[in-house]
Amino acid sequence: MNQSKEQRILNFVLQNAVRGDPCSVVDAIDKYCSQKEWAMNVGDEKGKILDKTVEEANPSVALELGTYCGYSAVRISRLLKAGARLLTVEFNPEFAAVAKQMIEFAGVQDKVKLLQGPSEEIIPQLKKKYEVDTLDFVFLDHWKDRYTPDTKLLQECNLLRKGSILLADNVIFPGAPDFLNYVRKSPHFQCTNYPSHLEYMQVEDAMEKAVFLG
Ligand SMILES: C[C@H](C[C@H]1O[C@@H](n2cnc3c(N)ncnc32)[C@H](O)[C@@H]1O)NC(=O)c1cc(-c2ccc(F)cc2)cc(O)c1O
Ligand SMILES: [Mg+2]
Repeated sequence: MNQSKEQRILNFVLQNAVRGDPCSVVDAIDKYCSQKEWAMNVGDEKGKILDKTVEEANPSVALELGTYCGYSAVRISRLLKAGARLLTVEFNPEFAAVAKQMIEFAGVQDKVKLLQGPSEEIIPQLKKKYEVDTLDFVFLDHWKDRYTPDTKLLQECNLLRKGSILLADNVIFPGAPDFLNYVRKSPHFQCTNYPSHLEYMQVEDAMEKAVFLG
């Protein structure tokens, strides 16, 4: 049975990155996906916006929706302070299996908990099953039409606190128009747009930061 693209990306990392070095894993994925096969990682240009937002949030507890191969899970967790943790949610079992190996190779498995399943099922479990009080940072990078319902779900589950930072990928391409509409119109969010480009392409994209005001 021939390999999937995600398995080819993982193999390239295993052969070209340094075990236990998250930066080398991020660089290897970017090298493969810009030179060999495009893939839907957030990439280095938008990754720099992600880095700055994570540093601003300096989260104790972070959530990622849409792990894919683990590129942004490794990118985020490399910036976390001692004792901080990232919960990342992926519902495709093949992608989750690749991400698990990517996270372990990068040496960030003690900071990252990969939860396999759909976000709409997992979010309501975060408090009781995963001992979360509130989330300091949320990276939305899953199905673009789930951004709005899941943001509402995070609010309903009392998982956001005054100052919680949401960052959404792809608000221009593939696009998340209803999410932009929702957070920009809501009195509970202070929004900032960061124009950028689609990973590994010259297509316009952007990220949206939405700070919860309580
Ligand atoms: C949605 C994917 C990312 C992952 O999210 C998981 N997922 C989904 N829904 C859920 C859930 N409800 N719960 C948990 N996980 C969940 C999935 O299985 C993928 O692994 N991301 C994208 O589709 C994506 C697509 C593009 C893109 C750009 C130009 C094109 F021509 C084509 C595609 C760019 C990007 O930057 C993306 O991020
Ligand atoms: Mg994305």
